[in-house]
Amino acid sequence: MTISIIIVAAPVILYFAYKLLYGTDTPHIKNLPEIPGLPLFGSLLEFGTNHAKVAQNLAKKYGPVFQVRLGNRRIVFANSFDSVKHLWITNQSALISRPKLHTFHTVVSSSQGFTIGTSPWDESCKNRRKAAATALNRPAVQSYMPLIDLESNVSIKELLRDSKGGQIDLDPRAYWQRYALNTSLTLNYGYRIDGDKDDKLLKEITDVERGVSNFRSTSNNWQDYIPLMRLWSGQSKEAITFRERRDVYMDRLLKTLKEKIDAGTDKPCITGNILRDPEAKLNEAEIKSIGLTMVSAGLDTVPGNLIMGIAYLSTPHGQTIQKRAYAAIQEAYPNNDAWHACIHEEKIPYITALYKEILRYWTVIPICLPRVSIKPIVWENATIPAGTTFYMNAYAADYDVSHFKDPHLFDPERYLNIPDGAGTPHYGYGAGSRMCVGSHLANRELFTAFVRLISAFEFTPPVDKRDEPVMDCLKANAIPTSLTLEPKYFKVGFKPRDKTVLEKWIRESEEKTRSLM
Ligand code: HEM
Repeated sequence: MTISIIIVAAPVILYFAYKLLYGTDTPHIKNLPEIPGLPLFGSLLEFGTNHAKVAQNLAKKYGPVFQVRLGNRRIVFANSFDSVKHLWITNQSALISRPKLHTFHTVVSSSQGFTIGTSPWDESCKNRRKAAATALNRPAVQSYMPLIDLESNVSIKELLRDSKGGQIDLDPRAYWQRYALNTSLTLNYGYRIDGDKDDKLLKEITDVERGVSNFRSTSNNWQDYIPLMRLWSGQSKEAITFRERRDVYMDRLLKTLKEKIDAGTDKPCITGNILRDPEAKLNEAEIKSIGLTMVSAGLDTVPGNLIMGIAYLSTPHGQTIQKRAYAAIQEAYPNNDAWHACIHEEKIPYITALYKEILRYWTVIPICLPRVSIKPIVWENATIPAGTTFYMNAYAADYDVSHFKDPHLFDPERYLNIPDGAGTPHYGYGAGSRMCVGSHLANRELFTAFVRLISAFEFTPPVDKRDEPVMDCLKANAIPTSLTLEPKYFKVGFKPRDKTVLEKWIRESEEKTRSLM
């Protein structure tokens, strides 16, 4: 009797043990190189906290596209410029969905819903993406430029004040976090934080969004890959705390806007337009999702690029680039009116090239937001089935030697004299059907900030060597497991080029934007 039970039970136990140790959400893909992994963990230990670097190195042995088992999830990694182009752009109608991940989708997002960037593709996602894309298209962004005038002016005024006219080195991070956050808050809720860079709400939102970003990363949440770990994971408790803190300000922003609409005192804004529009097909949950997207999407990314761009310009090599950039501004605007002109137009090719190079060199989302395919995709001899999860190693693609000459060199010149229609300049904004919707807005935020900063100041290396910035895209990240680059502490000198002229520009911008305060 006992022997017969064992004979029957053994294969079942072996089957479940095998499933537990080696099973994956999608089956092995034929004819696609696979990274060998351990039972249960797959390659999680090998990938560690630095997925971008490890995958970049593995691609040298296994080729630009490989499959890897992370816990029980099978992932297809793309690591070169051309492979990303093939999978994300040529096959964009197939690579249009996003995966659901345990920590982010079940724990963090149960109250405010998913952002657009974390939503699987369905009718609701399509409607939200369309609403955001309309609110962020070129003509719409041009109409928001007075806000960018206001916010860049406020930050530069404070840099001038706090550096005591260039005598004290400053940590630039909070000034530019507020720049990005206030732009998003005003656009979406008609509300801005009018405190300085130490404002409590600014600190709360940046702290919480930084924490949440960690729960979205590919390397921080092992319980997303190993379901067993969900039984005792302390991560879930931490995620709940962040969710509760996030609910407080997100609910407050929406409630305040609704009260102002009822009282007739609201300022024009995206959520206000949707709430007032009887034709709008978006429900309360979808409106919340758009709000969350607006608050979080620009907060991690715009400042990361701006801050690390300033850091680079302060280095010895950056001094040469600053001189070239300043000369380009003077050449385009010999009457010294770039400060105001940059609000109306983007006509300084070197500054456009500078921010493109910043977006490439400081690829702030090194492993781009994950995708799921909805149709089969062919890569060389492999047919990758629908339902497969894809990770774009945007860092490796942006540093691909077969596409970029000297990718480790910071060189804006690479983006000068590029013919129209030359294709994607970099993967800082991702690519294809779910590419960043906010790229026009972000480009204008970066262009304006750099024209004004470079017109206003010379950036100098910090006096104390311990305050020097780290100049490597991955090593500069204070939280390596975060989804986005979180710049490490550093300081820079902000020496006004001409204090009298700068103060005049600041006064003029204050005058123009007074009604927005
Ligand atoms: C320099 C600043 C920014 C960078 C580097 C950036 C980068 C990215 C990246 C890499 C993606 C994923 C794209 C993909 O899967 O291919 C993304 C998605 C997205 N971004 Fe941005 N972003 C920036 C600013 C913004 C801003 C300011 C907004 C809006 C206010 C925004 C809104 C979005 C949205 C809505 C998505 C999701 C698109 C979708 O899933 O369909 N982004 N962004």
